[in-house]
Amino acid sequence: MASKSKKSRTANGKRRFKNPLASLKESFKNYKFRFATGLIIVAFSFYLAVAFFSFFNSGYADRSKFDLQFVDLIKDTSIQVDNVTGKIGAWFADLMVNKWFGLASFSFVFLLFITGFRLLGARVLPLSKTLIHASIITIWVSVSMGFFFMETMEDKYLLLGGAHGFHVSHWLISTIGHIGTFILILISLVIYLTINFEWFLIKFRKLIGKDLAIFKENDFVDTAMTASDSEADNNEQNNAAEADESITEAVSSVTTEETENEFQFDIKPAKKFEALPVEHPDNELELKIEKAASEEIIHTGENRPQGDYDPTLDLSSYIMPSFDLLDDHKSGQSQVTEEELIYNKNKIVKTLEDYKIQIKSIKATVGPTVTLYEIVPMPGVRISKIKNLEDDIALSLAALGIRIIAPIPGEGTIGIEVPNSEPQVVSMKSIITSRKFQNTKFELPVALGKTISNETFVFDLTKAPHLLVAGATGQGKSVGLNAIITSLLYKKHPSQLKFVLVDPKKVELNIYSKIERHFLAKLPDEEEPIITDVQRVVNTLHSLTIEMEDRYDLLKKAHTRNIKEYNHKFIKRELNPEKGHHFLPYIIVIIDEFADLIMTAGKEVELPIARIAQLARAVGIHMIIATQRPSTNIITGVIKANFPTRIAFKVASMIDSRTILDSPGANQLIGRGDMLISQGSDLIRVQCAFVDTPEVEKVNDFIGQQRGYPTAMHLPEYVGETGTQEPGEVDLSKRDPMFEEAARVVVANQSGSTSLIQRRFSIGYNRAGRIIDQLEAAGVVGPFEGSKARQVLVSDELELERMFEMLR
Ligand SMILES: Nc1ncnc2c1ncn2[C@@H]1O[C@H](COP(=O)(O)OP(=O)(O)OP(=O)(O)O)[C@@H](O)[C@H]1O
Repeated sequence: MASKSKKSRTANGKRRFKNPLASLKESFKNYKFRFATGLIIVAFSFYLAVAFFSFFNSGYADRSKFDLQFVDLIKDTSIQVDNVTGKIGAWFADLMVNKWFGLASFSFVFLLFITGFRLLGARVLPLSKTLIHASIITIWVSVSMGFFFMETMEDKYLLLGGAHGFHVSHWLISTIGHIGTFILILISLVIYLTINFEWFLIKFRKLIGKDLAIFKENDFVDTAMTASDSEADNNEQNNAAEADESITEAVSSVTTEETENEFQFDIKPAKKFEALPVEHPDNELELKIEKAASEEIIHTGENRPQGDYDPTLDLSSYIMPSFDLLDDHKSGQSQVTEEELIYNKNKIVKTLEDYKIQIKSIKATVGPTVTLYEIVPMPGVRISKIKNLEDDIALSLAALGIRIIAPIPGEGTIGIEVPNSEPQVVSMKSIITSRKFQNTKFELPVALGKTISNETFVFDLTKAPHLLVAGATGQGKSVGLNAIITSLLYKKHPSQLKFVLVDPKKVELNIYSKIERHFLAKLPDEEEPIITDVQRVVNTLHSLTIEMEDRYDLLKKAHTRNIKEYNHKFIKRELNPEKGHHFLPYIIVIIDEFADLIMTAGKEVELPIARIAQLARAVGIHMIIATQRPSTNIITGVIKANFPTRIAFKVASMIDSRTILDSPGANQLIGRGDMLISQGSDLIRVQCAFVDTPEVEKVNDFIGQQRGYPTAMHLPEYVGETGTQEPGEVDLSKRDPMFEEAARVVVANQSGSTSLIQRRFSIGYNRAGRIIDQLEAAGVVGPFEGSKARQVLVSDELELERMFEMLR
């Protein structure tokens, strides 16, 4: 075996002569070479930083030596300098600080540092993007320093803006004068910050006042978008550059090397997403390594509204949250080393051989947290035999969380999922900015994370249509719920989507109370935006069933079958708002800690949930229920039957896994967002996207700061079984809290229409109808007159106030 390897190396040795650039490129594919180069660059960046600092003190004393040529300075040992980094450091410091960009030259140190770190394998910041920003900042700082501190340190032999800053600012002053240069410096700073930082835009807008004509809402959106377009272009270029880098990395991490176990892997460069075939000596088993490069990311700046938008709605100035509110979490290519892959493969092959199982081929697909080894066994091998070796393989690899899928549906192979020694965090940002999510045409797109082949996993909640989420404590359930909500917030306008949030633990979902007036729905008399009290939950669920029935009535009147058709007709103005028609937002009910609810309220919550789950899909009401305790008394047959899509994070036992997924597997997950998603008969392993609480807060702050509706969307009132009123019997002692305001609006407009009240107060049709009934009983409006608006019986405010006095 060894001789074979040697032979192939000899053969390699006889390859044609390559040009030096190609050899250097080739060398960079070797991770050891990259590591050594990275180390040298990081060390040099430190050396330069010290040289710069020392130059501030020693530059004056050393100044006469800088007139010499570099070589002469270095050669002559009689010349000494005061700079602590010696003659080379002093020379570089003089060159970069005084002759180039002054203090801004520290950006070179910074760039060298992150390049070095990148070569060492750590992704501190995206290289190309940082390079662009660093260049802009360097030039700006240098010119500003040149302008403001032109002669400040001349006696210390230090030009704070460097020769560049000095000359450019001199030239600017002679061309546009001191005032012109000052304005130019200031304006360029504002433009830079405006283009790159969303918060600056918002603060700046607040500072100059919203009412200035030049910053009318729409202009503002346009400006922001144009800026983001240019950034999008930049990013596309960056991405192209990064994609190239990632190809080099993918290739370099699988270079030819001899291994202990005599399997040889000569893996050729291939395109992104293509399996990299492994050349191997005769009779040797080949390992194909599927290295999916990170998916294409598109514009990272402004996020734009998509899909139909009802122009009659009030929040036309709403700006979608921008991508820079989310963090990178150092996410990127999976950094599983070639050594790890080969080690695991050899162990798998050896364990199977020990049990006399011969295999034909083996392929590895590297995912963010798990690598899938796909095996094709020799003919005649019984699949169940491999399945039974799960524990033995786990033992030989000394790894937890190994899952055997025998066979992989539709593939005819056997899969062995092995956790990576260094799992990658999949950032929410990478998922939100992925082309797949950005281009999705789904009505309610939920981006949950990445599959084992590094593909972004997106599904349409309208098709799900309800989700059951379970997992033991601390395994990533709350992060998962945040990922679901965040992805919807990044795609939907407040007019299109409302959440009803139920959180008996009171802490998990509280973070969303800031977006109450934009994205939340609740009972009219409910004070808290997030529902925590069990009785309130029961009332809200009943109210949702009323909303569901109301919506079905509207759909029937409009001769439509579902919310999509209905809203389409409404947008096309084919439905008359005077007849109670209105745009229907999707409603997503999220219940965290479902176990707590069912333990205290039992059937009282189970039945309305089941009813909503059975019927509400067509009218745009979807449910997501989460629980820590996936036992059969919590996830009952009724619940299970109505929640076809289920997500399982790691659970404690196989029984729990069966309760959620109807199959084992969730007990073998590795935690921290590792999950199995079951949709019908499919079971998909996905690494959940990670979104941290501060990120969720930033997104909510961003939305919450914007103009919203006057209140949360009000669900129909539910007064309990005994409290329902007969139509026509209006009790004026129980007037709606909005009664007086509504009466004023009706009198001021001299129009007694339900839809007017609905629009003005953003309330549901039922509640607006009840207010109109109360206004009729109080004598403010006349009786119902079919399609015409009711007659207003009170002519002015004064008369109205007198009427209120009497009612009070
Ligand atoms: N997708 C993920 N990627 C990386 N780490 C994660 C992910 N999800 C969760 N974690 C880690 O696990 C920790 C616990 O997650 P989380 O709070 O979501 O658990 P939980 O299941 O909701 O727990 P509990 O039920 O007790 O609230 C997080 O603080 C984080 O460190």
